[in-house]
Amino acid sequence: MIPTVLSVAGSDPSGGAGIQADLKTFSALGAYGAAVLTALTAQNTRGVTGVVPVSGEFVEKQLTTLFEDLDVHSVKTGMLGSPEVVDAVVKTVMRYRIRRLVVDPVMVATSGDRLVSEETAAAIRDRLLPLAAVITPNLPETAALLGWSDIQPEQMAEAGAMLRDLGASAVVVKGGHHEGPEAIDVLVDAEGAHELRGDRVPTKNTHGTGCTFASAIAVGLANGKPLIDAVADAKAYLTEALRAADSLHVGSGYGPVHHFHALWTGPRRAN
Ligand SMILES: Nc1ncnc2c1ncn2[C@@H]1O[C@H](COP(=O)(O)OP(=O)(O)O)[C@@H](O)[C@H]1O
Ligand SMILES: Cc1ncc(COP(=O)(O)OP(=O)(O)O)c(N)n1
Repeated sequence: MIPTVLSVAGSDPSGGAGIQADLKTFSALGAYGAAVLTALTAQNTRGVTGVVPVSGEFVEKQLTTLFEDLDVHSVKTGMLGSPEVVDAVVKTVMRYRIRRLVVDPVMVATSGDRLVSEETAAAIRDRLLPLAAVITPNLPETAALLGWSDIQPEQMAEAGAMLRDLGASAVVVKGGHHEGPEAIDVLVDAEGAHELRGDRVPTKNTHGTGCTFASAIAVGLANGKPLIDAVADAKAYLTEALRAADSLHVGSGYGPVHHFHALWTGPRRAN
């Protein structure tokens, strides 16, 4: 059966992150993608120049209308534009008893531009994280959620366990912002910490890696995979999308990954 996966996220008109990246990922991995928009951004591969949030009331209307009709097999959240939008998502998750919920606690873009306010980040931490099957913070998001100044590689498991204590069933602390020949993420679940290692691809085209990773995990969960397999498969998919990223020529900043790399027959970057 083809599963239906819902993204609740913001729009990135450059097509590399946000709703656009999520729908590409769902499609590339064989799921049917549905989308509820929480915010419009004006952004390109160089930065974000504006954000217009959708009202909490209208996000709730989109969600309710959708859930009254579609069978949704997993949900991924990305940029949530205001505390009211977070509350609309929380209400829906509880009302429709959504279990396969992947929360990417988006705060800042690769360009360094802030995407959500401190109040929104606090609402995500306090009200949405406890409902998640898994949350996928990057290093700055992990530090912000814990009130730490930064996260060293040897602190990732401890940080993940502390985030899990906030109520999420599992946490993937993503190590994309560290350096070294490998990109190492740490999954912390009820059994403990698991290191997930992959080649670090030498490209500056990393726009949307977080959105793509969380969306691929949501597809894995919708297909009934155990979380650890969904995360490992998402990482493998993303690594290939990064390897093919330089074959796209989109913008002059941090370009997007190649979501449809499996359909691409050109030369591959050697690592
Ligand atoms: N250059 C890279 N090569 C391989 N994997 C990467 C690279 N950059 C990031 N990743 C992986 O992409 C995923 C997203 O990581 P990260 O960049 O930390 O998140 P975000 O995009 O939210 O800042 C993680 O699985 C991370 O290990
Ligand atoms: C609309 C929108 N949502 C999320 C992001 C951030 O994307 P993410 O994949 O977490 O990180 P980078 O692309 O910034 O690496 C975004 N830019 N826009």
